[in-house]
Amino acid sequence: MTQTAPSLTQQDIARIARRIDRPIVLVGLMGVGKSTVGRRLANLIGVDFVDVDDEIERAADRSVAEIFEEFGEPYFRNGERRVMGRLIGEKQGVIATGGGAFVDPETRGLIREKAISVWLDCDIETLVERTARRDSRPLLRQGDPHAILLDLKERRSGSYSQADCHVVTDDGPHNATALRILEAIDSWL
Ligand SMILES: Nc1ncnc2c1ncn2[C@@H]1O[C@H](COP(=O)(O)OP(=O)(O)OP(=O)(O)O)[C@@H](O)[C@H]1O
Ligand SMILES: O=C(O)C1=C[C@@H](O)[C@@H](O)[C@H](O)C1
Ligand SMILES: [Mg+2]
Repeated sequence: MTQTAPSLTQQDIARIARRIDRPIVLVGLMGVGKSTVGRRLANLIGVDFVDVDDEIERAADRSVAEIFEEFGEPYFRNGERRVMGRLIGEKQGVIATGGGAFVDPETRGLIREKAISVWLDCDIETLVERTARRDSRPLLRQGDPHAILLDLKERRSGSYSQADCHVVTDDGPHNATALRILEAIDSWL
């Protein structure tokens, strides 16, 4: 079912944007929309957007999948922790994390201290359908994507639920989700 978009006016959006005094960090499972919705959200409120997976890929000069293949997941997680630490200190605007970043206690503590965290959440069937469009996620190559996403949701929800705001996404336009995030932040601030 598609949820209705909040009816925020340009003035509402500008008013909320003025109240935002820290980076907005999007967390949640693969495919919830952290990267795509995050970019829309940044456009909407006129701030920079940065994607942690992209930053890691740039620093390593390899795709996330290649980093997993060549060096293994622990190496990727170390890079992710380092990049998050740097970005959270120097970046305002919207930061899209990789799906595992907020599960790391050190990274989660840093985000909770210095940013507004938003858990984007979605049902598993939708995530399976969305993530099947691109074979770029190494964790989903290790078996049945539905079973893997379900297992990750069970293991990670305790961490994700520590985010400041919780926004459930659906198949509506990305912009509608971006507006719902703004509404949730406005209520939380
Ligand atoms: N609200 C939405 N409605 C429709 N499609 C969406 C929505 N959010 C995301 N998608 C689609 O799902 C796919 C995955 O989205 P995206 O890459 O933003 O996820 P992500 O949370 O950044 O995942 P990852 O953790 O793997 O980086 C994209 O094709 C995107 O267009
Ligand atoms: O959920 C995860 O652990 C991941 C999500 C992606 O964003 C990438 O960071 C990588 O594929 C791992
Ligand atoms: Mg992403």
